[in-house]
Amino acid sequence: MAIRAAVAGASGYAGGEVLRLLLGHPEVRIGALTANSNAGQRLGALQPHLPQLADRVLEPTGAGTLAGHDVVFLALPHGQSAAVADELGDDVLVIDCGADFRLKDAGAWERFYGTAHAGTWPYGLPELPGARKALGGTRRIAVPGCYPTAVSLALFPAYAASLAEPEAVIVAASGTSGAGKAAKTHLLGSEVMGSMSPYGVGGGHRHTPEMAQNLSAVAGEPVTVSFTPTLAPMPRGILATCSAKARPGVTAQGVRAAYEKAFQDEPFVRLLPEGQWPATAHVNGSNAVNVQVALDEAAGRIVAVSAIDNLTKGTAGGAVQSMNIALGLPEELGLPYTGVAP
Ligand SMILES: NC(=O)C1=CN([C@@H]2O[C@H](COP(=O)(O)OP(=O)(O)OC[C@H]3O[C@@H](n4cnc5c(N)ncnc54)[C@H](OP(=O)(O)O)[C@@H]3O)[C@@H](O)[C@H]2O)C=CC1
Ligand SMILES: CC(=O)N[C@@H](CCC(=O)OP(=O)(O)O)C(=O)O
Repeated sequence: MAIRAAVAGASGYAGGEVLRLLLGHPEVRIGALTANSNAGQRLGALQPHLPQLADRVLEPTGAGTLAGHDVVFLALPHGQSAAVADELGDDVLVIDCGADFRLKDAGAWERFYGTAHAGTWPYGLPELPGARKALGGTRRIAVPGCYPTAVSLALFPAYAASLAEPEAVIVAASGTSGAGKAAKTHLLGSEVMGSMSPYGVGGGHRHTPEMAQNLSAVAGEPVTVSFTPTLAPMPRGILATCSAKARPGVTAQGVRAAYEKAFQDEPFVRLLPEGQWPATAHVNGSNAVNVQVALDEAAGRIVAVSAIDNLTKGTAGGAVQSMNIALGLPEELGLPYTGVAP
């Protein structure tokens, strides 16, 4: 019997990508689609790349509309998910693409998001140690942020093998879709095209505690993270360049071996052949994560680079991959691994 899935926030970028992937999922039938200011509109007016759903009309977001489905994807602004999720029973698998249930530390949540902490759900990054076990059979999933997905996958093997000191420095570039559809002055075409710019500099980005949470759990000790995001003139993609001081005695062969071991059975993470480096264009539209690592012997630092599509593995692909695990389906079902380059 088909799995009935509803999508809240279906007019947005994340909701649109969830729908693109669900349309290719053999076990899923798409149920209610909801929005906020665009309720009452035809989906075709807002997501013209989804012609199969063009005549569907968006309903207002509310538990009444979303109940009665097997799975509900929430692709809503931060702070909007808890009220909806609270109204949905444990018979519904709720998958939150927003941040509300990602952090374990309520104090960190309050510092970075400025509201009361809603709680913590199993974390939808299956590749992290222990994550698949927590996702199996769960009825609630917190999908990671797009930057934490790219960064955690680039660095966790170094911490899992105790190769790196507990301080990481990260500079990551994101495509503009990461900021959502709502118009923002700094995202106007004339501001973004032909230019790159940093934002959230100096430890202010809300994904910093999420990265620290993931890396600290793997390292078994607190890892401090210095994170600088940058905006790149492209619609999709994240390139994360991450480094950490190597522990004494670490060799290039040891680093390579640790990464090969961490990713050998991963269906979506590709440790590139030595000498090849990740590029966002190679993973566009794909749930793949391309990773490369090197030891900078002169500086004594491990340097790892990852590329993802922020909307696919960074949001909707990670959500569907986690859904598959929660429902006991094959993990790769309905998910693209090939990209669309150039
Ligand atoms: N873009 C990305 O790369 C990533 C996004 N996410 C997360 O996914 C979520 C959605 O982001 P994104 O799609 O980019 O954002 P968009 O701005 O593109 O879409 C937001 C969606 O939420 C709806 N919405 C807005 N306000 C409300 C409200 N008060 N109540 C109910 N629905 C509302 C909008 O409806 P309407 O159009 O009718 O206003 C729209 O469907 C966010 O939590 C974001 O953090 C996570 C990882 C990456
Ligand atoms: C380019 C850009 O603006 N990106 C977003 C991150 C998008 C994402 O993953 O975020 P959520 O935590 O909102 O789910 C940002 O930096 O705020």
